[in-house]
Amino acid sequence: MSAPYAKEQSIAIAAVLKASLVAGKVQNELIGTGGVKKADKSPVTVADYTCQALVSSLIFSHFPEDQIVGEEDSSELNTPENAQTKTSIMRMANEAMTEVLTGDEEAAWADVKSVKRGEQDWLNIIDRGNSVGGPSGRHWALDPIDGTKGFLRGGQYAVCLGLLVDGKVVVGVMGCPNLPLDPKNPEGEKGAIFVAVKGQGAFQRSLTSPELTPIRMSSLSSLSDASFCESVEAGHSDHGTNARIASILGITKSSTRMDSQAKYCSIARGDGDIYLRLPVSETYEEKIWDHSSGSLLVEEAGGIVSDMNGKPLDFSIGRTLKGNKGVIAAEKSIHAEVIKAVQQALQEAKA
Ligand SMILES: Nc1ncnc2c1ncn2[C@@H]1O[C@H](COP(=O)(O)O)[C@@H](OP(=O)(O)O)[C@H]1O
Ligand SMILES: [Mg+2]
Repeated sequence: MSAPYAKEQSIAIAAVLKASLVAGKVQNELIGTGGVKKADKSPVTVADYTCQALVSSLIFSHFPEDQIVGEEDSSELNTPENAQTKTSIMRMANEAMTEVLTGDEEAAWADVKSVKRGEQDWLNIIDRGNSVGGPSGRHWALDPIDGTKGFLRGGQYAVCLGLLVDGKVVVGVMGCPNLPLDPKNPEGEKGAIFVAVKGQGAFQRSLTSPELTPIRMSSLSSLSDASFCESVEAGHSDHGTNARIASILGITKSSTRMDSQAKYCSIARGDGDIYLRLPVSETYEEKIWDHSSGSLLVEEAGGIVSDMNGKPLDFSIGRTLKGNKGVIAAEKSIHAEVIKAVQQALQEAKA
């Protein structure tokens, strides 16, 4: 008998792998490592929509009854100024259908590849990501390009896919085409896929080989030795409060700033220890596609993920985490102490 969610895991990997290769190609060809020089966001738009179309097409082909809570919808593509973008999306998606993966991954795509799709077909698939989510049933939370700003800078971004069953994350797969496979060799092979299934551990693999390697958060002998990561964007995470929390904990190392859920991947394999995401805006609601796969990965690698008050993230309310504020992820044995420091920093800020 196969392990629970074995089919979901392998289809999610095949989907994320294909999308990661397409995203990597768009970034290399249209952006390069130096980032975009002008305010032209079209490369990320093309990658975002193409990846949502590709991942959704594979999920619906294998699990036609499931729903997708996807970040994108095609409404803004239907304007005359976006005609070119729409054509590029179709071209990229059709081109991706001609590219061949290996073994099980290629087999997973066989049915999708056998259907010829025009522009409107791809747009319709994108729009099937419009589920409102909720507490019951099977929902895939999809962020086709998480860290769009990182993508445009030529930096970190991630293709993120999580399966929620009755509001709980049970499978999480993320593709990080720019993350070094081996953190000890930052100039070595780039591109990793991170995989977690509830109760079955956390793993990573390369973009080229199906072999899964177990990963684990690092265990610290002293909290002051910890390193923490946070968003690059000061508008997404309160860098000032994060720094105060670090200082309360006696942490002297400066933060690692990184775009996207690559932060969860990074701490899950021990590159860092704590992920701090203190809200900047009072009203912002974190999106479920920004945290579902990453939070499961960290939990399966030995961590706890909660909001800034220590409350578990609630993925059952809809498209957002409206029952939570902020996100704090840390290894199990230090998480409570981190939350204590977060509360102290928040009290000080209020005083
Ligand atoms: N005011 C805000 N506060 C927190 N997160 C925000 C935000 N505005 C946008 N975001 C989210 O932050 C994500 C990027 O995360 P990070 O800052 O860790 O790189 C964005 O994902 P996208 O890039 O997919 O839009 C977006 O969903
Ligand atoms: Mg995102």
